[in-house]
Amino acid sequence: MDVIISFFKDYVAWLSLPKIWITDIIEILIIAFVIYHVIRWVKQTRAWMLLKGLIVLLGLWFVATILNLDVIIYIFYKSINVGIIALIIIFQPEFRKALEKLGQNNIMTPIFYFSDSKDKNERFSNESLNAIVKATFQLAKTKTGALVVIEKDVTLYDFEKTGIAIDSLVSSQLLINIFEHNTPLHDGAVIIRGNRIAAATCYLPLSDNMQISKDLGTRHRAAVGISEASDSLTIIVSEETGKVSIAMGGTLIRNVDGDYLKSQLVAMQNRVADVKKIKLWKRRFKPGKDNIQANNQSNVTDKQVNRWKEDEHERKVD
Ligand SMILES: Nc1ncnc2c1ncn2[C@@H]1O[C@H](COP(=O)(O)OP(=O)(O)OP(=O)(O)O)[C@@H](O)[C@H]1O
Repeated sequence: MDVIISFFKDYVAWLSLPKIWITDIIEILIIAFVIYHVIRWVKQTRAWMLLKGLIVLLGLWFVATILNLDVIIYIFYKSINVGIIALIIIFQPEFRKALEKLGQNNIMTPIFYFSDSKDKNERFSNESLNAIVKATFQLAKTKTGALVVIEKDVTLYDFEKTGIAIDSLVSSQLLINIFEHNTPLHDGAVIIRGNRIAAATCYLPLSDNMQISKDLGTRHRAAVGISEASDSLTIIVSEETGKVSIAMGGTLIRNVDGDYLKSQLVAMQNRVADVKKIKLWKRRFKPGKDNIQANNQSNVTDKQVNRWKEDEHERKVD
């Protein structure tokens, strides 16, 4: 009898759940969060293909182990170290992007908020904002291709270095002139920092996002590329169609109108006083389906980018 009781005691003890502390829950949440983001990252990059390849290799290794194929197993073990180093080298750009994104994340901002980040007041004046919008639509009217990157918190100095320094106040005339065909500065991108055009003819990184429409060329791909590498907002004027698009947070919104562009720039301007104005304007302005997301924002945040993504999905342009 004692044996049976002790068996059941042991059995029940084995079945009972261990005590769960608050730290365990926190740990589970952190691990779940990390796994979720790793899976998302893997799906958005070339790593997805690689993962499929790895699963096939793992299957082969499994079969080799069951069938005791010693030579194959030996080769597998010998290749693991080389394989890991090769993966790090091949996926260096993706790792870099992922770490940069982590650094840009809003969660980190209060922790690593150094004083070298820009003044949190107005990013650029209303004059600059109007000049940018005016130039964009003038260029669009004449189907003049243009690429304008507006810097936010992440410095674009590395990309600025690839171009020709301008360092001049933003004006619509200057922007139009820069992108004029057959002029020395028209190729590549303009970078705007605050109220100044920092540089022209800048080379931007091309996005390897496979979801970008095939009928878009390198200008649009470069815009998405810089928006993946930074928190900037990029305006693209298509030479082919004269349509205006914007890229931010890895998302491309095509065929935007002046009101939409203006509202995005106002949100990016970071003016405390303007937040109230936007709200008032929002009440008066009857937004079309395409503008709804933009006008609900008082600042460009991850939330906004997510809404853009929904917006893009709605448009089904790509
Ligand atoms: N990596 C880059 N960085 C900056 N500018 C670039 C880059 N790649 C291309 N461009 C600009 O885009 C121009 C080529 O545009 P392309 O026709 O390939 O693009 P697109 O997206 O089809 O745009 P469009 O609708 O204007 O034709 C180049 O002349 C150059 O000015």
